[in-house]
Amino acid sequence: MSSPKTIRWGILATGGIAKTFTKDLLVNPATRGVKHLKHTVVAAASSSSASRAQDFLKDTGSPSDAKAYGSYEELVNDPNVDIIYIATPHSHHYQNAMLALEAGKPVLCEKAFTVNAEQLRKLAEKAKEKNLFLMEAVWTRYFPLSVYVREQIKSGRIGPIARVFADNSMASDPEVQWKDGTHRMVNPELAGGALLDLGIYSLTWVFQTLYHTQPENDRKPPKVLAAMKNYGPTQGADETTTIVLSFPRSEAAGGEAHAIATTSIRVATSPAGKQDVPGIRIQGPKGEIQVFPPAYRPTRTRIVLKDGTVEEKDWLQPGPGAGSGWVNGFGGSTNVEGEGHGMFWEADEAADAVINGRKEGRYEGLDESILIMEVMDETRKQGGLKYPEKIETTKYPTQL
Ligand SMILES: NC(=O)C1=CN([C@@H]2O[C@H](COP(=O)(O)OP(=O)(O)OC[C@H]3O[C@@H](n4cnc5c(N)ncnc54)[C@H](OP(=O)(O)O)[C@@H]3O)[C@@H](O)[C@H]2O)C=CC1
Ligand SMILES: O=C1OC[C@@H](O)[C@H](O)[C@H]1O
Repeated sequence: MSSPKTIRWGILATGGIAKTFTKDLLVNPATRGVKHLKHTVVAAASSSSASRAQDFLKDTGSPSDAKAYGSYEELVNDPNVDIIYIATPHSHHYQNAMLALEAGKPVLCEKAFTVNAEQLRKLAEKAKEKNLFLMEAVWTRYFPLSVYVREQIKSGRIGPIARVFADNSMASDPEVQWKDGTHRMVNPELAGGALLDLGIYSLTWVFQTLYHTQPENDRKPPKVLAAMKNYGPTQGADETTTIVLSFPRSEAAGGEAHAIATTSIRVATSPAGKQDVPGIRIQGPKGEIQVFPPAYRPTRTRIVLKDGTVEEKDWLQPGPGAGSGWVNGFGGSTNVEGEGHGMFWEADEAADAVINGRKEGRYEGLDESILIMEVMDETRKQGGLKYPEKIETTKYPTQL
């Protein structure tokens, strides 16, 4: 076998998830059986200062010769960078991704991809024009657990899906935790709220089970009915959102199927952090598949069939990775000692695409990401939630 190809990453932004991702990136891929590629970090950029980027590189254990930049422009123009990972708040993804694509760099961009579908269409057009890879970092889709769930569905284990319940909710105490309203979870200027931050995972579970498992020609957009409750203090971010989706399917494929995708920052999928309530339930005539919380980083599945079969599986992330614990300020789970966090699967997918010349992720292409953004647009329309024009705009560049 030929020696592994190394992909050189540039990390755009130095906040919570950038740290978790970068530490995972530096876990040896061989520990998860990936032999044909390696990752390295050659540069990181902070919009506030080069010294912040330098501290980030040190904290994440990045190579000592990695460059620290005090602006995103310098990063995207570094000729040694093969791909950019974007980890700014959602409000900034459109501007940052466009900056990277314009500079000729492939992009892996954190969820939610953009603020609205129109912004994403523009990014997809730019990526196509420049022949560049572009993918939303919905890491959960790339977990072996998700691959397994999709395979169970496609094999007909539970029969054609009739209904999916998908909840990704985390009880916070927003008036206390984010008292001044500036935190990205509740701040309208940063496209805050449950839907774009957490609801994207509820929709991910709906789409990856009910939509992505269909043959490509048979995938049809759902009808959407939504309810949205605003978060009182900032009045421009949603607190709890519920979406009813109805997917048209041919009679041969099982006929119309329903889904409920719900999300909240006020109440939790599983109370008292016990993670014992299956937040995701995928139901067919022969039984159901359950996935336990958190929906974004699940580690347990259960299949319950009508014939009495019950199959439980644990899906611990491979390691090492001890010490790459969850550093995000909201919610959170801690890695089991020795585990990685699980962000390396999406990084492997992106690196593999760059090596092999693919332009999109295999488990969620751009058309599907756009469709999910359209569902979120429609949900916000029905819920009356609009963000400030400067972050909804497709005008590039716009100073944020
Ligand atoms: N996949 C996952 O599991 C997770 C994904 N995320 C996603 O990652 C993104 C970032 O989240 P997270 O890391 O928690 O956020 P943080 O607030 O911790 O970090 C965001 C970083 O973005 C940069 N930034 C640039 N402009 C701004 C601005 N106006 N306000 C705030 N930050 C700014 C800053 O980095 P700098 O100073 O270096 O420029 C900052 O550190 C979000 O889109 C979120 O949805 C978040 C958590 C988990
Ligand atoms: O993507 C995410 O998953 C984990 C949550 O803690 C976080 O708020 C969210 O951005």
